[in-house]
Amino acid sequence: MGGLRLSAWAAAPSPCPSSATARGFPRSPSDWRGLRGRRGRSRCAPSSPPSASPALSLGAAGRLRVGADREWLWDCRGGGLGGGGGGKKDYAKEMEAAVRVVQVACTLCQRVQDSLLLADPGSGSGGVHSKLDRSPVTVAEEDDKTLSSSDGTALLESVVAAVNGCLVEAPKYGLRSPEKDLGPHDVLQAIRKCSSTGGPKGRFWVLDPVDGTLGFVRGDQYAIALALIEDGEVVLGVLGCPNYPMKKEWLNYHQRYYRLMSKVAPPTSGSWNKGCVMYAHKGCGQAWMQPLVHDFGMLSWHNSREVQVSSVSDPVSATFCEPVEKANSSHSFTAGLAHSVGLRNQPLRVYSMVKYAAIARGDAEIFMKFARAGYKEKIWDHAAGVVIIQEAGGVVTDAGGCPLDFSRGVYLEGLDRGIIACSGALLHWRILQAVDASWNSSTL
Ligand SMILES: Nc1ncnc2c1ncn2[C@@H]1O[C@H](COP(=O)(O)OS(=O)(=O)O)[C@@H](OP(=O)(O)O)[C@H]1O
Ligand SMILES: [Mg+2]
Repeated sequence: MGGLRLSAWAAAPSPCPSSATARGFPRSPSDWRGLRGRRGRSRCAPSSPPSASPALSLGAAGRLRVGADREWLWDCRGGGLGGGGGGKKDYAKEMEAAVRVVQVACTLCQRVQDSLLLADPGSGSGGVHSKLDRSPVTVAEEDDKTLSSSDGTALLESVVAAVNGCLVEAPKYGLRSPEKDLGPHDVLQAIRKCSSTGGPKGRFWVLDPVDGTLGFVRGDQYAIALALIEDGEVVLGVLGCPNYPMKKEWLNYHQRYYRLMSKVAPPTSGSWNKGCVMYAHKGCGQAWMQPLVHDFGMLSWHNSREVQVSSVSDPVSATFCEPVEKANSSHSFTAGLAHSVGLRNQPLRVYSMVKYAAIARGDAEIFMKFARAGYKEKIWDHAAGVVIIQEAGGVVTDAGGCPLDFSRGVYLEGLDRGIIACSGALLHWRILQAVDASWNSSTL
């Protein structure tokens, strides 16, 4: 569902060099040879295929440092441990806060999801309200209009209780709890602060509190996506994927089966059983993942490990992800593309930005989304995922090969046809070619 945007604060220029460009991937339109595509589109994609070599990681550029005075420092200044910063910004504070906060949000959402399923175990959609656009809205992401209406009093009370229930456990995540419980007014005020409308200048956080709402209400996959945008560029992304299993094969099992299994053998503290938080900072050349903090655990940076995109470049062995709902992306068009490119595996259909996480973690190679004409993609549905895939070694563009433009408000304005994220440049190039070859005969 819709993303709440946290209020803007002072603008700061983005200082780090583009690691994606260093790998030979396009980062800005000027990195590409400008070409004119069919139907007069501006093209960003190169006309000849890139080399088949797997995506490179910038290796030593980013580090996790464990110190006595401070448990964790995100150091991504190109010089390794504590190496010359040269005035470059490392986003250590922002990253640390964002990961901790997303961990708390994951706990809150998991509790709400559990209670939704308990309330209506059959359909997995108890406690769900519907909005005019017929998309589901849940207690986990109510807006302030609904909550402050006279009909919303009981709902507001349950939201406040859920929020306080998590905040009291803040120390578990390395955060301070408020001195006293928040009241309804405090919660509404916090929601109302989310008033930024984005744009090309300044600095703001963009949040999708529950991405993949359908998956959420069905007890399946969903994500909590938080990104920091500076002067129109995504500089930091954190993706919480509370139901994302550590083994990719498990994604194919229905979530209910997984829930049953978890009851038989509950995950142990710090285990890599289910649920993870991924994060990356632009220009770092590395992306990271840590397990979800479960009820009995504590957040520990020692559990973080680096993730990288898959090195598979042969379409025969590659897997592509796409939305579950046909209404959100044309399954028939992607099936045609898959056939023409030589993809043989069944598509991985999974709700939410977990698709981005799957590419970043090397569980799949391609993500394609082709929404129906007229649908405008929103920045909060992509920002965090894009930076994480890029820093894990992948490439994300629209179907014309241009980078997604996060500088034009809440929508990805100017998006050419669809979104293509790939683990490597060669697969990406092949998909772009296939889109061009079949677009005019498609019904999209
Ligand atoms: N009609 C239509 N076309 C294209 N895209 C749409 C459409 N409707 C919604 N959305 C947006 O898609 C987000 C869900 O995308 P997913 O990739 O998770 O799709 S799916 O649920 O797996 O089918 C979903 O995000 P959430 O609302 O956060 O779930 C929407 O922002
Ligand atoms: Mg969303």
